[in-house]
Amino acid sequence: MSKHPATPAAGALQPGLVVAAFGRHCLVESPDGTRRICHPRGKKNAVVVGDRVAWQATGDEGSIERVEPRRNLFYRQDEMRTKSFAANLDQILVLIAADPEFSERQLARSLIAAEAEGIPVLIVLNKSDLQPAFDQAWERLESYRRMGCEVLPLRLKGQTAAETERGLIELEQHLAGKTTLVLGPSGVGKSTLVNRLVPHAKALTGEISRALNSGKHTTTSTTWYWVDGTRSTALIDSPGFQEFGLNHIEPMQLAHFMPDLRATLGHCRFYNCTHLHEPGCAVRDQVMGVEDAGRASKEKSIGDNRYRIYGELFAELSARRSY
Ligand SMILES: Nc1nc2c(ncn2[C@@H]2O[C@H](COP(=O)(O)OP(=O)(O)OP(=O)(O)O)[C@@H](O)[C@H]2O)c(=O)[nH]1
Ligand SMILES: [Zn+2]
Repeated sequence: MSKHPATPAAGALQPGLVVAAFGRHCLVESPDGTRRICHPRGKKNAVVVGDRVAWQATGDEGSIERVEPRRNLFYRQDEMRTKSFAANLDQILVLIAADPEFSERQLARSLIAAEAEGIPVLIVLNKSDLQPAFDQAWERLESYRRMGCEVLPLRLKGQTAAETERGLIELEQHLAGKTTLVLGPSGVGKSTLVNRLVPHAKALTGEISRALNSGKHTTTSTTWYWVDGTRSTALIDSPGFQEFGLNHIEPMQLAHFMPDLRATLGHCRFYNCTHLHEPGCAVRDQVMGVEDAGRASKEKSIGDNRYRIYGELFAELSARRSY
């Protein structure tokens, strides 16, 4: 945040990028890097981090006059409300770890939400120093690698600095030039990662929450960080991975957003097959038995873990629609 933001002529619309949002305030960055607090004008100009906007100066602050069309909007939706994480993303990094043990259900949910918006996902498994937990977790991700998901190992702590650096260099190559939303459950090393990639992240977060909340200390919400000096690589840190509601997804659409199931679609006997019980179902034909789980099988392409998650989610999404 510059102390002397350029003051454009009143009335002129300026382009900007939303780098933090808190209630009705947000922080907008101009192309020259200066930042100022802005307020959306009217309900339709509500913004999320990553939005490109046109704003107008009103004294030291600004008013958002227009939100540019979004390439995508990543959000979750439960019974009570819709929560938008961020807009205009190139990819989502889901950070999990050998410990605490990750919930595959939660992982699958975030992947489905990303797929529904057409946003690629990168899974990063941290704490490779913790054995045998790491190998077991890696094994549990077999279905995800098989369906084409990129999974990277990482070690942010431990004795071997060389290993940490190798992991980080590979990760940085995947982040370069892109805008990446980082999601992850508590305790996986998310703050450690953000602080490694953005050395001043902590100070910056404090500065932003003070600016947006008139000096009061708040838990920060979603925040945009530049990783490099040329401002081409960005990380968006967002809390709220726990309850990942998918109410916005139709049960009959679910299989389309699970790449391993999607690969077999179009071959079921019934065009409106739910893949739960119908005869001649091409999806069910591809489900591995429990005894095949974790092993690549030539004949079958869908892990029984994935099919179980599909069934549970289908039931959950159908129940919500029946009342
Ligand atoms: N063994 C091991 N511990 C790690 C590694 N990376 C991070 N940790 C530890 O894991 C714990 C959690 O790390 P944080 O960065 O605070 O995790 P977080 O995901 O931000 O968690 P919250 O603050 O709860 O959201 C800390 O004690 C870290 O030191 C790793 O590669 N190996
Ligand atoms: Zn079917």
